Amino acid sequence: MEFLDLPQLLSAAGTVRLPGSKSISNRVLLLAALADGETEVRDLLASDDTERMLDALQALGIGVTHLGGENWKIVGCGGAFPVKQAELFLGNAGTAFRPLTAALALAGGDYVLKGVARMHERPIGDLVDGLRQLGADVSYLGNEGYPPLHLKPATIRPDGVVSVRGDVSSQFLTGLLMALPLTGQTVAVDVVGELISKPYIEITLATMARFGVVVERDGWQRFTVRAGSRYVSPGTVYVEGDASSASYFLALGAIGGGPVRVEGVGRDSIQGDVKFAEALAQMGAIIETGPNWMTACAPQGGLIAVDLDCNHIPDAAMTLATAALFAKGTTTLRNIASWRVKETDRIAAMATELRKIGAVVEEGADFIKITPSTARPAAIDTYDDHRMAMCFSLAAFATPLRINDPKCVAKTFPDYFERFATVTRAAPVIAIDGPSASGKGSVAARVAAALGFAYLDSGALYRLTALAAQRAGIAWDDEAGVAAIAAGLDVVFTGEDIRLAGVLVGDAIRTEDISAGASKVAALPAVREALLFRQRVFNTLPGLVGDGRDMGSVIFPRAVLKVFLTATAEARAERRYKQLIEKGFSANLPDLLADLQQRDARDSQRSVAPLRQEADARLLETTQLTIEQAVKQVLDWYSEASS
Ligand SMILES: O=C(O)C1=C[C@@H](OP(=O)(O)O)[C@@H](O)[C@H](O)C1
Ligand SMILES: C=C(OP(=O)(O)O)C(=O)O
Repeated sequence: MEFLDLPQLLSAAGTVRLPGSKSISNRVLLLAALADGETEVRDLLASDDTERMLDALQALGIGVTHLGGENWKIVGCGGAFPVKQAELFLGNAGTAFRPLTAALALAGGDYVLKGVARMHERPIGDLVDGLRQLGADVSYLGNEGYPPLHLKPATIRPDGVVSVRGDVSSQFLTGLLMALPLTGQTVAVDVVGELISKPYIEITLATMARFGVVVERDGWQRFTVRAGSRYVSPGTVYVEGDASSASYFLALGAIGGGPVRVEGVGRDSIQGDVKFAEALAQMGAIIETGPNWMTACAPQGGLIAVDLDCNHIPDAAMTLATAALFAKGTTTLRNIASWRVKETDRIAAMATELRKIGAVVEEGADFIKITPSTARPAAIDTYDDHRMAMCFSLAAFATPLRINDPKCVAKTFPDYFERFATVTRAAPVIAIDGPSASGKGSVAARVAAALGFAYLDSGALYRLTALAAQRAGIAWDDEAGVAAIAAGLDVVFTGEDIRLAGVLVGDAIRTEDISAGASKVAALPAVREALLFRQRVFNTLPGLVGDGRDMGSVIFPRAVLKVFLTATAEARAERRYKQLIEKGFSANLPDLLADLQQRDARDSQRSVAPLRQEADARLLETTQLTIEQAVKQVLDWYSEASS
């Protein structure tokens, strides 16, 4: 599985131009397709969900032209889709599936609508019940009440009033309302049960109005579409930035200092999720808004927990769940039962993953309560849910972590993590590599002490793996066996002390035997892979000095400073010789030199993580330098690199 490892974050600031709103994009596309005339759609969201809608419209015979960038031309069909028989795949896009079901059920064709497996677990029965009241012929191809669906031509006989349940998803009402002009009659829709996610209905009404259809309404109870209502292209339509996508960046500013500014959505937005900014303000964040921008900064004393009804912001509320990790007290998000029927069961997923990083979580049928605690690194599963991936990126302010399957963000925000990287700063890493006996370990440890940073001796991890394998009776060339040992290595570093399975290791990892074993196991790709995350979780605040092979190339490619520290083989042999003699061991200089030369050759030639100076590493030649001089040079380079 693909993953993305995030270091612990230090701060967030900057500006993000948001991608287009998913909710507006897919509504505009459908209404442009149903309208009379051509519509130019500007700033359309480019993501999986909009691609599903564009593909579907094309399959239905609608003229769809990409004008370049985020701009598209849609040639409306005046209410009659040219293609009367089609099988459509709508992925996991609720904003494509529900509205297309309604429009196609009234369109007089024969259509099969399918999605991904999860879409087939997301309810649609309330919408189908509403459509059947109009005479639509809709049947379930799988489970009753769920996609896939078969829609057949039928005599549509609107008899004035249709009722639809609104307490599972507002998209059912949205779908019905958008489709009603196709009946040509006056139809009123009565909402049964408490309508959830109300602001999305406002988006629907505003978008329909933009295309010339004004819905009469009686509060949230009854909506009426008059006979003769027809969609007419307004010419050009601009799509606002996505307010739900804005939530991640505003939260970053509120946690990581800020200011973080989002552009494309603000006070004048028609999206309900702009109210997320108010929720963040209740947590203490400093929020400013303009007509089409918002900024967030962290409050002096830190965020505070809130107890909120989040029914009006079901998507952005997920962002509050991970922001809660940084708030003093217990945050309660209420009235969010709809989370359970979205991309995944979001209440369960959120609770499971928050617990992995140490939070105390209580969940109920329609609420979640989060109390932060000391965070610990974890690999976060994302359940093919874009919002899980984006929400948990915030948790990196608490701990380094791994996001599994990060590309699931493509549903609504394909380049989310690239944008995330532009507004966040991670805890710094100084990566030091170099040949054996170059003194890089001593230099690295002293640099770490001087800066108050943590120190990671990656070589020690390989030695510990070799030792643990030996103790478990696993041969060093048994790649799978040793990798399993590496993955489960129970190791704790405390300053100079290393504990393996709770027991102090001492010099047990410094013997010649274990050195040879470390060299062997370190050449096994599966072992290196297993130790990758183990090493990356050392990337915490205030910073890290990492010493060892491929520190700068593989483990910490974004290190602020990379140093290749070396000395001639003769100088290194002499240093090693002196060390041994000082410790009272006997040693032979020519043998030490020959050993080192052999080791260099082996390390340089191996295929996995060979010894070499990376292009972006600075060369520190220490043959003529004292250790103090070498340390000073690294510190000077670091202050240069971090200024
Ligand atoms: O109509 C819309 O554009 C949406 C409505 C909401 O769904 P529910 O009404 O099912 O809560 C929201 O979660 C979804 O992402 C988009
Ligand atoms: C619930 C969501 O999507 P959908 O439009 O598929 O319902 C979402 O984007 O969070």
